[in-house]
Amino acid sequence: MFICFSLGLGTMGRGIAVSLVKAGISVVAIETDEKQLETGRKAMTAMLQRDAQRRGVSPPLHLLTFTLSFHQLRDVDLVIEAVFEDMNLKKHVFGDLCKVLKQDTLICTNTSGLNVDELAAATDRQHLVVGMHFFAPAHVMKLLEVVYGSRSSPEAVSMAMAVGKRLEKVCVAVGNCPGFVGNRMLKHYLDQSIYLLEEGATPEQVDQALEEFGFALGIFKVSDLSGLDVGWRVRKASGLIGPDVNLVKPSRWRLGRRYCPLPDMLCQQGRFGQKTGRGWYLYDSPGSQQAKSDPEILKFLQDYRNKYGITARRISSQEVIERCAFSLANEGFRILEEGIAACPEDIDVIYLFGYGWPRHRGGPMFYAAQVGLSVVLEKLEHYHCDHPDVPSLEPSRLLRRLVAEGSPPIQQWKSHIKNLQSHL
Ligand SMILES: CCCCCCCC(=O)CC(=O)SCCNC(=O)CCNC(=O)[C@H](O)C(C)(C)COP(=O)(O)OP(=O)(O)OC[C@H]1O[C@@H](n2cnc3c(N)ncnc32)[C@H](O)[C@@H]1OP(=O)(O)O
Ligand SMILES: NC(=O)C1=CN([C@@H]2O[C@H](COP(=O)(O)OP(=O)(O)OC[C@H]3O[C@@H](n4cnc5c(N)ncnc54)[C@H](O)[C@@H]3O)[C@@H](O)[C@H]2O)C=CC1
Repeated sequence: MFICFSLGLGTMGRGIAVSLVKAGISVVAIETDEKQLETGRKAMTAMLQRDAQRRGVSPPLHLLTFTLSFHQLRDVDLVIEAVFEDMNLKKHVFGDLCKVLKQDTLICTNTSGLNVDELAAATDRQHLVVGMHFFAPAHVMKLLEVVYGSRSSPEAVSMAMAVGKRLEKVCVAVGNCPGFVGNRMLKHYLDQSIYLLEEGATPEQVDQALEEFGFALGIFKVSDLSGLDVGWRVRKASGLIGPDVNLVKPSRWRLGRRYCPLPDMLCQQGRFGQKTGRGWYLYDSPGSQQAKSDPEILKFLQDYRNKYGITARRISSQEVIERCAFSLANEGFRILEEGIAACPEDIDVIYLFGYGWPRHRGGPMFYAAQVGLSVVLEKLEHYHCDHPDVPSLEPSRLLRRLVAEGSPPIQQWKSHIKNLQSHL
């Protein structure tokens, strides 16, 4: 028998548990209090019932157990942790788990970008700690990034890959670094979209350009789906916001580079996205998925620009796509050079199956190759010149080298990397 323990039943935990149950795996689901447990239980039951109805079968609710205590942990083969994105909380939880778990239980974290090695160090079994990074909505998105910590054993990684396969996920092994592959790239894409708002765009305009390009959802809708509070926690922990920064009059530069406080300001208003019924868009009720334009956001953006003396300019769809897609690919080249991803094709798979990247454009690295590496380089140089305080727009070393060496086909990129040290 295979039993999994799912810790935290928020946006991610409930989708992960549903994926496990649908694959015939018994799940013990845990939360912090009765209210959270009940909310998670209702959401998961509804998901399983919808799925069963579509397939004309009965929902496998018997495979689910809900609890507030760790006492059922002894028989568990695998733990998947999906509590808040908070290093101290996760370390604490891992320490507590080790007091009860069997010696050979695999401990997986669904962290979206924290250091898997640091988390592993809080346990008595570093070789059995692996990142299992699911994507929202976790019962729908096909991707699973399996994060290979520096002390994760090959057996533990292959076990996580095998579980992913059983869940019918597309599994990609990635190295451990902040944000791994997908979110490390996403950060730059998200930054560009938010700068575009500062400069004069609206969330609707950016999302429309991205959706016309072929993304399943624009980035602001995705942010609302994932929850704006996730990134807020990370920024607080990394010193970008907090007691040392004046939040009454937020500055547009932090730690020596451009910083846009708009997402923090939304979170301060309790606008966390779908989960609170308000984010970049408005929703009929918390948990609803239908995004509607919110006139308050337009006023919020205009007040912000007035405060900083920014004159809104017209931004073309072409600029939206170039700044978003090329900053994504640019970081992809850095990831390749550092040996965090095995190959450009893996990066493309991550974006196709994890982030709703347009299939017909073949993933960000393939797209960069199609557009032409010299064109991508030229555009990045142009945008970096316009925004010298955004280091991520500076063309990566590998992109420059590939262009200098005649833009070889994507299959040959790796052979142009000097002293490649794989993190896999
Ligand atoms: C971002 C900054 C914050 C960073 C925080 C950490 C983030 C991470 O660590 C990594 C992430 O997860 S980032 C988010 C990645 N996810 C995406 O980019 C989603 C892209 N969207 C899609 O692929 C499709 O729109 C999607 C597949 C969602 C829906 O496609 P369709 O419209 O074809 O789907 P349907 O067939 O109508 O429904 C299938 C199931 O999906 C549910 N759904 C649909 N639209 C949704 C939406 N807008 N929000 C939430 N759920 C949604 C729908 O309810 C249905 O569910 P079930 O009935 O239970 O199967
Ligand atoms: N939201 C997203 O799109 C994604 C989030 N992640 C990661 O997944 C993790 C969870 O994120 P979300 O589900 O978005 O957060 P969330 O805030 O929606 O849910 C977190 C849940 O954990 C529960 N919790 C907190 N402490 C707990 C404890 N000690 N024991 C049991 N439950 C506890 C909370 O009550 C809450 O229900 C984070 O590490 C996040 O970075 C990963 C991929 C995507």
